[in-house]
Amino acid sequence: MSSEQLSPSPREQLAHQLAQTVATALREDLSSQDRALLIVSGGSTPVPFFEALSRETLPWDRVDVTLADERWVAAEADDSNARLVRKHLLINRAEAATFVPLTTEHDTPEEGTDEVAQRLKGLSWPASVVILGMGGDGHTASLFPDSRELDLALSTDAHVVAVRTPSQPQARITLSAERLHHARRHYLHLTGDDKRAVLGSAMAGDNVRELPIRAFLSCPLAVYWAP
Ligand SMILES: O=C1O[C@H](COP(=O)(O)O)[C@@H](O)[C@H](O)[C@H]1O
Repeated sequence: MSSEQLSPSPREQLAHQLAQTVATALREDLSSQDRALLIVSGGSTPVPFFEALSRETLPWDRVDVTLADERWVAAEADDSNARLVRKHLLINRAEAATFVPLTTEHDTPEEGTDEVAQRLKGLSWPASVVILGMGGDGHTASLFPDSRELDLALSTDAHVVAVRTPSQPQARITLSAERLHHARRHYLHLTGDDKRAVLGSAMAGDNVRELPIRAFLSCPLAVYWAP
């Protein structure tokens, strides 16, 4: 049997369903506004979603795409979320979208936050869609339980926060919780029994510092999960 004849895996089906939902949302918003803002997450989970979304028909030339968070690395580095987006989302029909990166030429995210914030201020808020991911430690965007700036990122009205996190090798920049909330629709895209268990723990408690995903559980947040 050729690979084309195999039925899609649950993760592929999930990615397609999420892509159709996001495309419908963007089309809806673009019927009444000039530009729409899509905020995506990095990591490994979104790759099939990005590729499915890139094939959707919509006026991509009126869509701005940015990230929930980024590692402070060169745009071409293997662990750059921008590289991931360029490789897997800004292709096919979505090649016409405008990408707004979260890094600058500065050496550190602390030096770059003002420039990034200025870029973000020029976008069409509220965002049409925010797609969050979640790590096994309950982090989302770069809001990690051990981030030194977690309290700041959860409370500030700044657009972005530079984040230093002992458990992570790179410095990062993250949209603040306030900015991530400033959207019409929120989706949480996650896979695997381990992450489902973490989400279950998050829903059973209320200490945001322990599991930062808790800051978004009442957005409302639509959960897209597959085994
Ligand atoms: O570090 C990150 O991890 C999370 C989840 O990544 P995954 O590889 O488990 O899918 C992601 O949501 C976040 O944007 C990213 O910077």
